[in-house]
Amino acid sequence: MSDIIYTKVDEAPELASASFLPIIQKFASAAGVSVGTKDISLAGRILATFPEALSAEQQQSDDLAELGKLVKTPDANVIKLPNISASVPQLVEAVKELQSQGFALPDYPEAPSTEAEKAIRAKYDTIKGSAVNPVLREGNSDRRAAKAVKSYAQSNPHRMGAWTGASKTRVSSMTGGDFFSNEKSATLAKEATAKIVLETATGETVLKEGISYPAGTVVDATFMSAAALDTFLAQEIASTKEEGTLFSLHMKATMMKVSDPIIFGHAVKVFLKPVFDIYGPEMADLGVNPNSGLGDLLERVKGKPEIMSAIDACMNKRPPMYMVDSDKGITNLHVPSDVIIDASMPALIRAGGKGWGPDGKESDTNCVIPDNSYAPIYDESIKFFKENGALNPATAGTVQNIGLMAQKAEEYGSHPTTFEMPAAGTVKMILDDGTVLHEHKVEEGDIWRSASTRKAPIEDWVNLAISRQKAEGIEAIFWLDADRAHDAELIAYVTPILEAQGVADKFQIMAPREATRASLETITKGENSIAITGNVLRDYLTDLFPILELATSAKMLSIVKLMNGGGLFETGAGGSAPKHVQQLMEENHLRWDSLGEFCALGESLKFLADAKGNEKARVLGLAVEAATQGILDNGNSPSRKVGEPDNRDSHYWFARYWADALATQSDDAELAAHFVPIAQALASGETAILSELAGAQGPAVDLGGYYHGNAAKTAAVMRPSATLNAIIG
Ligand SMILES: NC(=O)C1=CN([C@@H]2O[C@H](COP(=O)(O)OP(=O)(O)OC[C@H]3O[C@@H](n4cnc5c(N)ncnc54)[C@H](OP(=O)(O)O)[C@@H]3O)[C@@H](O)[C@H]2O)C=CC1
Ligand SMILES: O=C(O)CCC(=O)C(=O)O
Ligand SMILES: [Mg+2]
Repeated sequence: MSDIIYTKVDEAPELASASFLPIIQKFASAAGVSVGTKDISLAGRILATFPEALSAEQQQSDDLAELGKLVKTPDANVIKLPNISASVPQLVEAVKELQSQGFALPDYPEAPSTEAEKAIRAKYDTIKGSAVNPVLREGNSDRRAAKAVKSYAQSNPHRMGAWTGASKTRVSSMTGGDFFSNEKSATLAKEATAKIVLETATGETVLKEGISYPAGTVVDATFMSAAALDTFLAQEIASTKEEGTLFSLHMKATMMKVSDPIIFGHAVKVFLKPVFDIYGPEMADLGVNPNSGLGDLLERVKGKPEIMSAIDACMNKRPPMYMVDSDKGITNLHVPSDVIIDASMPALIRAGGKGWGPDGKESDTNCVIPDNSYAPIYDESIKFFKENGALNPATAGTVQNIGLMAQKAEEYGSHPTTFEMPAAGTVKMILDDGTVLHEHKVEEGDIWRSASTRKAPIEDWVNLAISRQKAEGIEAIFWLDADRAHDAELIAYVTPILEAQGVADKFQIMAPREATRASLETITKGENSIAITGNVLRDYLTDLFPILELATSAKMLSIVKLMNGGGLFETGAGGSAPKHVQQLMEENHLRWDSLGEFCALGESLKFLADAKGNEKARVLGLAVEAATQGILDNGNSPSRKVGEPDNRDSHYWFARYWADALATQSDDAELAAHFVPIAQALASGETAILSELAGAQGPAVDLGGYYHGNAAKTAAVMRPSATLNAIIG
């Protein structure tokens, strides 16, 4: 096993790795540190899942399973880049691409009927959605901007859209019948095994059994009423029209891979209700599944002029939709994975509450977030900025995050226990001693789910918060709502730990809405705050605050202290930036910023030094910090436009500053001597390297695939400087 594992992923970060990883490996080898890779890309995971369909040479090891084991050991030191959490349309596209490359994979069965098809579908379902992070995240998260990154953002403030009190932008959420209002929660006094059953007029169906929980687990159950959801969506479509704003739906169909695609499908059906009323059965025969989005629907009905004109007529009566790409006519409802709430809401808020309409113009927007559990944070942010104007990144303080995520905590681990109700009845969660832990009366189509949070992760999270607060000495708020069933159970854990450690006076506990306002007031004054949150708010806040403070969450440092002693270093908090790939393919410019990778690399090397007593790794790690500072001080981050320096230029500069720092440090003479000639070669090659990199930009490039690119073609595109390659080798 290598000392450090660097993950092979998808899209923009994977392209960046083609340029950056050879530099890391070259530099690390000088200190005897090996950096290996493990493939967690969507294509890699598909290939690893169907060995029986592939030839011996085509077969691929199950790297995710191996990593899943590694992160439970003290030896883990993993640098994790963002990977695709695939929606069904993305999964289908990736399978088609692999098939076209000669991999005889089975088609994704949209409507499996035979046992064989059901088995294939079950295998594909394991790959769907957020299937990587929950496996690797065997610890809680500490996400923040490194001090150098934050001060750079303050002295080089990014553009912010203006907010005025006249903005018609708002958040709309259900006022009842949602997950928030139906939630029940209990903490198990002893370990238990549970089953989930649905009792109907005709009998009992077991939805799931053999779910085992250790003592102290917080177990929640809740449901969203399909009827209430449809009524709410219809009302919001109508009021958006009246208000003259854009209709937008924000959810997390990737990470909430079972519940949210269903909610998304309801939005598609309600938006096109007149069409579904008449042509529903015919569209079903054509294989239309509203959960896959409008894009898939239009593709399937394009040969049916009658349906197409009914769709046009309906759309003309509807409010304009918030667009993903107005030039290409891609709406919010086209693909469930195009609009992902953690990134989409902050971008809209940063822009002054504006979204892009079908006319290619910016407009105020109704942000529909059906469930009311976490929507208040966006609602309150919008209210705050309407009252106070946009945040000023030059003077704003920062909000750090300590997130409870270990062992599939809370909603993000709820997929195996989420069900769309096949019939009306009563859902019961029954323990092995016969206790009915939770029960709900449901109607057909309601979305019922249970989530759980284990004791050890909760305690680890509270302790992580205590040590972070101690290190920073700043405001620290547990974002927990005493009036919400689940949060009340967590508070019952938090308060005694704080009291036992004598630090209760250093922490506040506030409901998300109040915590949002308090934190915005704090950073507006230029002060800092630590948000200590559950898993969903961890995800939301670590895009929201960075996007407002730093323009992007890519620059975040994301440390996961694994509960069994290892380290997982996630880069940034953002995603895999598909539109960056498109730009690279069209004009050979990659605007991906690797600052997240730089920060993670420094932490990983320092962790290696501490864990293994490897002092050379410490020297490398400290030099990484100097190099990162050099990138910021000298403005070497990538630009957005073709012809300007891009990701590859920033890697050259990073290598240069890294080599300089190593050549001039005095902690390790051997390393210094090794890097003197490398530093000299990088300096004397500057003109040639920069002109070779610049010369590559402009024309379209061929990567040999989107999901499963050709390694040699990608390397040729991402490493166009012969002078640099000769130094790096
Ligand atoms: N940890 C993980 O594995 C994560 C994975 N994802 C996955 O990523 C995919 C895309 O998600 P999406 O929500 O669109 O989010 P992205 O973060 O990929 O995209 C949002 C925008 O953020 C900006 N951005 C993000 N990262 C960088 C970077 N390193 N450098 C510069 N700009 C950056 C870009 O905006 P612009 O260019 O306009 O400035 C980008 O278009 C999905 O498949 C999703 O599931 C998402 C989040 C985390
Ligand atoms: O796993 C995913 O799909 C996304 C993860 C994410 O957005 C985050 O952790 O911030
Ligand atoms: Mg996120």
